[in-house]
Amino acid sequence: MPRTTVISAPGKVLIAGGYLVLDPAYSGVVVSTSSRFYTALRDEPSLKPDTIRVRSPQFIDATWLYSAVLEPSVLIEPLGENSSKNKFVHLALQHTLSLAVEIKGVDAVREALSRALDITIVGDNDFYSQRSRLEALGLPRTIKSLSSIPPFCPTEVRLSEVHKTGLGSSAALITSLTSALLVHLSVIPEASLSDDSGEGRRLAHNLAQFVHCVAQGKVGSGFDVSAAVFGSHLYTRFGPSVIQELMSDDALPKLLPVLSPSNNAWDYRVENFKLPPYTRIMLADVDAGSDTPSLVGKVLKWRKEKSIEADALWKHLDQLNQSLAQTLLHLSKLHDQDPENYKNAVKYVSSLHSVQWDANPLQPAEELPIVKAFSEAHEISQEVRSKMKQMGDFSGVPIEPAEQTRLLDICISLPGVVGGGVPGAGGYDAIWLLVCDPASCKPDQTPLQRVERIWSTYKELNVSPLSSKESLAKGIRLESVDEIPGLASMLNT
Ligand SMILES: Nc1ncnc2c1ncn2[C@@H]1O[C@H](COP(=O)(O)OP(=O)(O)O)[C@@H](O)[C@H]1O
Ligand SMILES: C[C@@](O)(CCOP(=O)(O)OP(=O)(O)O)CC(=O)O
Repeated sequence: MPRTTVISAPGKVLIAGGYLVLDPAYSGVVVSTSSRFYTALRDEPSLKPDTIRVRSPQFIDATWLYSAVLEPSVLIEPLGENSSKNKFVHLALQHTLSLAVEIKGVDAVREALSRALDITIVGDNDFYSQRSRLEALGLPRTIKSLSSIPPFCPTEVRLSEVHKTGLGSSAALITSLTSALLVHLSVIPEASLSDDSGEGRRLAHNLAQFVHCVAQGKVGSGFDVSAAVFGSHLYTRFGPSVIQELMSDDALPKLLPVLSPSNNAWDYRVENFKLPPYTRIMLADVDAGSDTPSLVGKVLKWRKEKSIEADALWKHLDQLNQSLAQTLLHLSKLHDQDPENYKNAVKYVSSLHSVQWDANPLQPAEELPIVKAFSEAHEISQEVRSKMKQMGDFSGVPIEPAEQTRLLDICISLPGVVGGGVPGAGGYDAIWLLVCDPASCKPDQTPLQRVERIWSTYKELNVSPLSSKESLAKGIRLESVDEIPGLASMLNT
């Protein structure tokens, strides 16, 4: 049996810090999702040597063959028989193999390619909207219904036609593909991935950021790639100048001096963050859609024109975003200090509306700080929403449009819902909620089920849940084929 290397990378939700995170003075709170992209790589002796075959079996017309020439310089070229193009995949191969030759030498990479490479890419169903499939199956729009859809379900469309849900498919795809190549070609040892912030992971990060920027033709904040590599965290962006010399179309200089983890010009910061125990993020895809780049363009134009107003708003929002992150982290601490009382407090909070949480004169003293922290998290997240809405009103951009406000207000007023908002750039396409997820609860009375009841019957917008939770695994992960349900069969389709 040929060796198969599988690396997965999670999707993302920016719960606070949209727009601010584009500026290195501010940071964003990014949660990584249990939904992942998987890249499986194995030798394929039946193909011509120096050939790379990449397949995305969830899509129509999604097999791409490439020839690899390593000297005098690395050149990966799509073969004439390909019936579609994939710029993201092509650039990932080109730059990862170039970096591999710089680090391992041309002979080692030639040897690896002599048996040809077969690469399969699949993404969890959450990355693509399952609304029409649920409709076709006659199933209600609930998380339980989603679990009846087979893993890595074929989308029955071409990649260019698929309805994405906003979890950052291109960032997770690029990260899993480039990291799988680095591991398969022994550029980074498998074991280096067990270190959350070691050199191997940092090299994988720098490469994935660079490839993603070239593929997108622009340097964004990079929070999506960073979440794919490092998992949930507080992200402060890298200065774009670090990769500027690699972004031009001219002959590329060497990659390693720029992408090396010891290059101090990579000034991004990754600080610890995770959601509190016994809470769960809930995500929904809203069937309307917004174009992130056009929202970003308008907001940044307004910020430039009205810099005094904007600076005040950015500073205020940043304080709120940081307080939200710290309050949620504080809840984790309270849990670790006193797990029993924490569990009881979550149970209590789960049954009541947020306005009632800290109004109970009979609350046991040990639970008070926990309930108080939940109340604070609720209040701060509501203030974040209101400031983001203001940003939209000032800049003439629908960051939290009225339709989303109505939906969020209803969800957030349900018992046991801590808070929520529009993720990332906002707009019409998605919402996130943080709900309590108590250890035990009467059937039908969990905050999750309450929210699902609203979503599945909501009329003004068509709201379809995602099944994602937070991934506590720190970003890219080495997988074994047999442990991922459905993966083995995708490798052989
Ligand atoms: N399953 C997949 N297989 C191969 N390429 C993919 C897959 N999913 C996404 N891509 C690549 O990512 C591109 C989408 O990028 P983009 O529109 O920026 O997505 P996103 O908003 O999800 O980041 C596609 O054109 C394709 O090149
Ligand atoms: C505005 C932003 O700060 C956040 C955008 O976050 P989204 O999660 O909305 O992004 P897309 O996946 O590209 O739609 C832009 C950025 O940081 O790049």
